[in-house]
Amino acid sequence: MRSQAINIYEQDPVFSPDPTWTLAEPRLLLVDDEPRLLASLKELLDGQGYHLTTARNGAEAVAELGESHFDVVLLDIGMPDMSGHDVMDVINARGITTEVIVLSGHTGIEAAIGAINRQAYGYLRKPYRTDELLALVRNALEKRRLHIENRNLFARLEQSEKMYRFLIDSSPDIIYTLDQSGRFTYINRRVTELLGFDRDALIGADYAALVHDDDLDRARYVFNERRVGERASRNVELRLKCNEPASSERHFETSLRTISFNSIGLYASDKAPSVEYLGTYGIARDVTEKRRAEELITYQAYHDILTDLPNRALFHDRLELALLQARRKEQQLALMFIDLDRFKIINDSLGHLKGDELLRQVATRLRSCIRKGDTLARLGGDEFVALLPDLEKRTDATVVAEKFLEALGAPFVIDGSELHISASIGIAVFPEDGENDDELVRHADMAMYAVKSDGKNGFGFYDRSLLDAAHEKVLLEQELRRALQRGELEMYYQPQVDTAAGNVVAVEALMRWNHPRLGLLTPGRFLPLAEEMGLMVMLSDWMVDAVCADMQRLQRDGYRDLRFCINLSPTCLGRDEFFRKLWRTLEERKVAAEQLEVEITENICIRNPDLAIRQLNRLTELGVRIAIDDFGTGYSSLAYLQRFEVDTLKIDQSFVREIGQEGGHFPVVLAVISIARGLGMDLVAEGVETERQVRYLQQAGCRVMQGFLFHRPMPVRQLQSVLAGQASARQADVPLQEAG
Ligand SMILES: Nc1nc2c(ncn2[C@@H]2O[C@@H]3COP(=O)(O)O[C@H]4[C@@H](O)[C@H](n5cnc6c(=O)[nH]c(N)nc65)O[C@@H]4COP(=O)(O)O[C@H]3[C@H]2O)c(=O)[nH]1
Repeated sequence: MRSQAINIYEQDPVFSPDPTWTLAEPRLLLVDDEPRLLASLKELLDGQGYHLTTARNGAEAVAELGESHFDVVLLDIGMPDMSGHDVMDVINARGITTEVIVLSGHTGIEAAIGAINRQAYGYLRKPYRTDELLALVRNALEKRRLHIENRNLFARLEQSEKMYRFLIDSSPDIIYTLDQSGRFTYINRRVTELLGFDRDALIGADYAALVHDDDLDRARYVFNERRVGERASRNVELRLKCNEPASSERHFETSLRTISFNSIGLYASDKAPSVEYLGTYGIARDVTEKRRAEELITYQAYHDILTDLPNRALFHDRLELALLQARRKEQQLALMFIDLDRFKIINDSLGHLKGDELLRQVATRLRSCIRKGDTLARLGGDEFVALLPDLEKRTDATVVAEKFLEALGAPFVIDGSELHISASIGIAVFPEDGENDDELVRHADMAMYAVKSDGKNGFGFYDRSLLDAAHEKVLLEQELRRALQRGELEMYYQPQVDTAAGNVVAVEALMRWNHPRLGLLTPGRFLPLAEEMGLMVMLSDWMVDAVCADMQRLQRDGYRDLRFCINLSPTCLGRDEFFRKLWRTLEERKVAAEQLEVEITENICIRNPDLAIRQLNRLTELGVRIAIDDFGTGYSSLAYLQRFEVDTLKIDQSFVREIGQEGGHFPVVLAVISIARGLGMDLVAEGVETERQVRYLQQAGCRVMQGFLFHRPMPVRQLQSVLAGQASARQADVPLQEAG
């Protein structure tokens, strides 16, 4: 503000106060061509507190007046070079502000008239009385003081008027006055910058010309404001129209601006406002950007930025509202949890940018399946949730779920390549499946998980049995943490039989949990839980200890060629610590690495193929064999098989199970067998349960089999007796005894 004021002073000299306009030490110029008279005049005035300068003739006087400022000039009239009148003419012509007292030796009236005509302050005829002269000088100085004060006052007034004008015109706000009928009587320049209207054209125009039609009602109070003080309008927001040029490329929304108004009534007298109402005075501030920013912040607080769908906060808001209505109207509503199947794997393998693109496309498709009053939200990750109020019957939700699945069923094109995904949908219906927000969400989530563990790609409703399962899960989690300490885990072994030779060539190590309450549990019941809880590393370490101990035991029994196959969790594959543990234990137990085969599933290569391949190669270098389990069921391509050494392919039990009727043709089995042969790998058929399967596999060229037809997984002691029985049978040359 200060620098602005300085600018004003610089622009306009009227603003700069005259530094000489003070009368602290009045300056007097004494002019007389008679040296004696000049000296006595000086003597007379000395000691009066004046600053005295002398001039001996008219020319000297003019020169002094040109150089310095004088408050009073005591001027002799009759001077030879330039008369006193001439000097006064110069003073007047140059606009020099000073008071002149003429001292004249002339007795004629002309000299006096000449002096008066030239605006002399006083006229003294020589010889004069001292007191007369001093009084005249004092009076002249008093006049001078009044003159200065007057000018200063005037300058200050002009300055403040100009200052107000400046402040008003450069104000960031629109400032205006209206007459009693709402017509503009004044409006500052800001209106042109902000709204594009010419301010002169607005003078006399009705305020309604500026206001958006929908806001006219509220505008009436603001623009016809008669109140003053606290009760007057404050911060009333109105939308004003912009006068945009036709060529403007701005779109419609920007042709309105949100303006916040403060206005008060304008009265002739401040003291009695109700006496004479003149109109309204107002200040209006542009809050468009502020409003937009607020709207954006609010939008972002309630929406998912990636998909533009409502987020968790807004969803819960809507759910609560919908529940209120449903209760009041006694209606049903459905809550659906939609979770993409294997999204994590897809996201990891595609990269996050493409993963995001997939989520956007999923959101668009899901949105196209719902009605106007429904809400689709994204809770995070690949979790979407749909709220269907006004549900007539439970099965209406089925229709929407089917639509969702169908919409997601069509391939997605991401970066030019096609991608297939599926989803699992869980549904909970109010009031049957949950009374409140929290319960419904939890139950829809449970229903979704049930679909997932049931093989994914489908939908299911919540029912009470899921709750029991969930309780069971929580209990199981607690028990699993204690299972290791309590020694409840045990390794079982399932023999792999060379059907041509009739002997056990390998055993697969399979984990079991001797659960104190539930009996013997297979890995399907607890390993996924262990993965989820981050216990897999601990379990795998325990498994390595247990298997190596059993290997040592059987080695001591003489079974040095028996191969042990262990399953390797993908969690362990990336951990160097796991491998160190494996080598250490093999060494401690003095069992050969060649006796160990690690079974991996194809999916192990999906998340980080390079790391997986590096680790698998490390295993091979140490002599450990590698088998691929469930070959043909996963994601991997044959290309991976060539990047690390695979010793064995296992034909998945799902393919073996297919081998049913006699004379049938099972191309997948044949394909796996021919791949193994082509790549020089060993083959093991898994899950063999019937003689028919044995015959088909044998004919196709697969000799080694594993399955209930031969042996079920068994504890090590039982394995020892099976092996012992086999040895004695061989000695007795009897065929292999089949186990149930
Ligand atoms: N229906 C039928 N099933 C048969 C037949 N023959 C064998 N099986 C079962 O098929 C599974 C074969 O193991 P897998 O494919 O490696 O599949 C295993 C393996 O992936 C995993 N697993 C087991 N033990 C461990 C372990 O110690 N560590 C890790 N990481 N995973 C393990 O758990 C999976 C399931 O193991 P299990 O329940 O023991 O189930 C075993 C076995 O009991 C048959 O003729 N018919």
